[in-house]
Amino acid sequence: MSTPRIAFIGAGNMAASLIGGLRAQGVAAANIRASDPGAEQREKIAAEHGISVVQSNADAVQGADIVVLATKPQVMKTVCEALAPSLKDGQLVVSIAAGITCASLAAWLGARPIVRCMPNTPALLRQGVSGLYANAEVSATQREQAEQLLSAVGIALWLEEEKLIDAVTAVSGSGPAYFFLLMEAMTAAGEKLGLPRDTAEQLTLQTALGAARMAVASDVDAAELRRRVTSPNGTTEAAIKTFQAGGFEALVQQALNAADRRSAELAEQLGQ
Ligand SMILES: NC(=O)C1=CN([C@@H]2O[C@H](COP(=O)(O)OP(=O)(O)OC[C@H]3O[C@@H](n4cnc5c(N)ncnc54)[C@H](O)[C@@H]3O)[C@@H](O)[C@H]2O)C=CC1
Ligand SMILES: O=C(O)[C@@H]1CCC=N1
Repeated sequence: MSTPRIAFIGAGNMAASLIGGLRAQGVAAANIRASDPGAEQREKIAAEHGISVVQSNADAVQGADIVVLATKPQVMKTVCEALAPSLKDGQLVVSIAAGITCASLAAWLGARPIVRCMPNTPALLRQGVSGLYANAEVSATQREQAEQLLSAVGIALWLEEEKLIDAVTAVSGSGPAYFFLLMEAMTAAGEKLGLPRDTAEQLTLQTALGAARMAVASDVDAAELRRRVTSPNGTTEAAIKTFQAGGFEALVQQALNAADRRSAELAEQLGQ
């Protein structure tokens, strides 16, 4: 497959992660373009990645095979309606906006190939994971191109139903923040137990990294790995019983339900 030319509309954090991933994979700077209204942001992204970053969204999409919509959901309708006349038939639109459906995008841009996806911020380190959904207009080649784009920054997983993007948002889109919250809480608790803050933080972060690496590398599931740490009547059991007495699993389910609902609500509020 020849290298597609990619235009990013909005050159913020997620776009920068994707652009960084593509460049690290050897995609030529000439094949990537971006647009952003912020002059400072334009200069920063252009300098960091050696690509052209322009002010006009319409200019950015000229000649692109893939147009990545990477602005905040709240401005997506305005951005799309202004961009629609500049898009050509056959250009693939990839949206990374939370809570913006393919139907809304098609209403604003006209019926066209659209891939809706939900990446996450570890994309910055090319350790991301994304859920992808393609509408009926997307060709097999475009599906492959979208998958290659998201695979540049991590793992890309296809979904059969668009509705499941809300669940992906709840699990992995927002997910890094849940782990950061646990890291904050463990560091603070370690400090209260008498450890210097730096030490508590290093112990927490390296434990999170080690546990994640073990879970990914292991041929047994997380429940079994947990059991292997948990000696009968030992310290881990004391902690895990305390988590469970506080309703840990139910709380996690409630939290993810809230994120899933919020993603669906955004779609209703910001939709066509
Ligand atoms: N931050 C996250 O963890 C995740 C974010 N997303 C989605 O990615 C999208 C972008 O999020 P971030 O990169 O975090 O936001 P950001 O605020 O860093 O980037 C958005 C960029 O769009 C630019 N922009 C504003 N109006 C514009 C316009 N009219 N035309 C072109 N560009 C315009 C802004 O100047 C900014 O640089 C959002 O839709 C969000 O839902 C998806 C997955 C995870
Ligand atoms: O919090 C949000 O709405 C976005 C989507 C997933 C991560 N950040």
